[in-house]
Amino acid sequence: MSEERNEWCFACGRHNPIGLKLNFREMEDRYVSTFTAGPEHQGYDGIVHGGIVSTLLDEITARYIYAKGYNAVTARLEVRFRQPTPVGQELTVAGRVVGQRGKLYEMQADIRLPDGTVTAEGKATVMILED
Ligand SMILES: CC(C)(COP(=O)(O)OP(=O)(O)OC[C@H]1O[C@@H](n2cnc3c(N)ncnc32)[C@H](O)[C@@H]1OP(=O)(O)O)[C@@H](O)C(=O)NCCC(=O)NCCS
Ligand SMILES: CCCCCCCCCCCC(=O)O
Repeated sequence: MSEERNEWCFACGRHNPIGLKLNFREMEDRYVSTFTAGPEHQGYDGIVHGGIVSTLLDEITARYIYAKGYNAVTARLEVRFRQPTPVGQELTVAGRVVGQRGKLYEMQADIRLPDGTVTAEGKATVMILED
């Protein structure tokens, strides 16, 4: 799948001027990205907006399957907001495959602070589309 496509992706596209411009790496069985939110990403003062938290979890899971060479979309996403996710600290976002049934991948993801505290967890179902 061409890396030139989808460059306006809000989470990872290079061309989106208001996007998060995430980068990714695979570490053993996990797909990982880091992101430091700014005030433009907050809801309440100092707290990352829940929609952005959800975006991070959504992206790390769906894009992992995309990175494996599939055309895939998020079919379901459940977010557990464990505690407020702060602006201005480096967040580590990680996702992994926990199950597969046919074209459905069950994924788990979390967001951690530098000290390892988990602020949010996601459970996603990612579906591979037919070409
Ligand atoms: C996800 C999507 C492709 C599923 O389409 P669909 O028409 O329901 O899928 P299919 O008809 O191919 O269904 C395939 C199977 O997967 C199942 N399925 C679909 N979504 C599911 C989910 N979230 N969890 C579990 N199973 C699911 C269906 O029940 C079906 O099983 P069955 O035929 O045995 O009952 C479609 O709903 C979609 O495009 N949604 C939008 C995706 C999106 O925009 N995501 C955000 C951007 S990536
Ligand atoms: C430059 C390559 C861009 C690839 C984009 C893959 C996007 C997959 C994740 C989409 C998640 C979503 O839209 O909810």
